[in-house]
Amino acid sequence: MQYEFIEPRFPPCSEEAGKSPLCLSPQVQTYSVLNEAECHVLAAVITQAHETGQSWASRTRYAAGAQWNVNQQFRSSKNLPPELAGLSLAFEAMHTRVQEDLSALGLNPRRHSLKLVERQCLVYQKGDHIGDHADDSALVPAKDSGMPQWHVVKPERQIAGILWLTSQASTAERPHEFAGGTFRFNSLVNRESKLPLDIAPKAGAMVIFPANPWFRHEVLPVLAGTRIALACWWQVLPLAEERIEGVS
Ligand SMILES: O=C(O)CCC(=O)C(=O)O
Ligand SMILES: [Fe+2]
Repeated sequence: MQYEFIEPRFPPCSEEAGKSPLCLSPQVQTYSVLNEAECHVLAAVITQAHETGQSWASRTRYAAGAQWNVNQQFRSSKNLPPELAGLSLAFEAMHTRVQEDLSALGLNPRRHSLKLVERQCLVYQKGDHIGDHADDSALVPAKDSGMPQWHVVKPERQIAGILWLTSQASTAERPHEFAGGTFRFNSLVNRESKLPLDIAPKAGAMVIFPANPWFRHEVLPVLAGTRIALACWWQVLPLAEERIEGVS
């Protein structure tokens, strides 16, 4: 299916536009990174940690001035320590996967390398969601007009990767399934229907996209079951000149 961008609701502030080396093509890549059995083991570790009180309410920097909070609350997921047993294997698999396909992001593996800057482990239960946001930016009123503008507040987050450990299903009757919880890109719309690009999370699948406002997104409320996601963010670093010259 063909997708196109619509404006990310408010324009990026002008000094920051055009600085990124990332390709802004209206598509996102999804990859299969873990198998079902691996996801089940990790989901069990995370669920147990959540049930034994190791989670905390996800903090957010997106809420200031946002007008589209869901249920008057911008975000209601819970975080768990990314250091939980076994998770490092999943985070490493994510890192390997993103490095294998740098060209899909418009990057040249001979000129760019990725530095992992942040990892998160997220759990959503009935009613939990995240409102529309960009991973690297927040909406700040412009000095002159007062109109909200996107400002980069986490410049080190340039590429985002999300790996899901449970799957969306119409009813969450089986373990490792949840209902609701669609991942929606609000500025990427189907060329014909103009509907936003929705991804139905599947255990073991990973989506990779630039962390900027063109790829703003939300997680629709979970209706039943437990939705589990691992998130990584990477910074793009130029390779040193001598290394570039050394590559044939
Ligand atoms: O849980 C997800 O699928 C996405 C999480 C997300 O968008 C974020 O943490 O910024
Ligand atoms: Fe996000």
